Amino acid sequence: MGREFLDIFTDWSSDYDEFVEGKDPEYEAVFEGYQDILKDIVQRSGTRVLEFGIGTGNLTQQLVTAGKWVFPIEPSKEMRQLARKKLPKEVIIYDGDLQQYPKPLRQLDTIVSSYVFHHLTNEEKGKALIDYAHQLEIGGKIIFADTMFESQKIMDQLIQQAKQNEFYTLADDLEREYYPLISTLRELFNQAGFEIEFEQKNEYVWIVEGTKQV
Ligand SMILES: C[S@@+](CC[C@H](N)C(=O)[O-])C[C@H]1O[C@@H](n2cnc3c(N)ncnc32)[C@H](O)[C@@H]1O
Repeated sequence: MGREFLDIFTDWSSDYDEFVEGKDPEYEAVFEGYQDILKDIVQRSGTRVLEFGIGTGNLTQQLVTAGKWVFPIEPSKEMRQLARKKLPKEVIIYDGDLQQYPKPLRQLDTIVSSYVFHHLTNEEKGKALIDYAHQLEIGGKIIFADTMFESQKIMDQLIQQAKQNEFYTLADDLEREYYPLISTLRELFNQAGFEIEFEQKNEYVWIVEGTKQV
């Protein structure tokens, strides 16, 4: 599991960058403040960063420009091809995913992703976080931006709102993929040995920052 939504991104890859700029009304609120969200991740990151699900490479590009060493991972060939055009040639983009990925070439201090972690079920998220804890030293960070919800009630209201607006693609997406509650993420990060903070970035997206404790 974990790669079951990949075909969506193969189809989406060629106009993905238009979506993040808010060209599709269905996803405008989800991508509101997208560039600032990426900038925030960069500012919170250390200097040796693994990034999961780089897509067309927008966050990777910002991390590299900020002078960080980046180990970028992306399972979609089409996305990797688009990201390739944005990144310096010495940056190798690896085929891999949140659960299976090549061994990083350096000791990491940060693991990041944007709009990716919801591809795992909650059970898979818990196992992945335990794996990530093994990749980091004490004080190392996980910084994920993604759609998540403060309560089931808020999630249900947003799905209802999407249907009322006839945003059926968004409503299907919210019902189909594994968008977590904040309380669930808190528990999973704590179980994996991370202390965490959340910051809301728009109606859908929050940044979760976990710091490895033990
Ligand atoms: C919504 S896009 C986000 C792309 C980029 N991170 C951004 O912020 O623009 C989701 C990305 O996750 C990738 N993806 C899908 N399933 C994945 C998995 N199991 N592990 C890692 N990446 C995955 C997709 O191919 C796609 O590039």
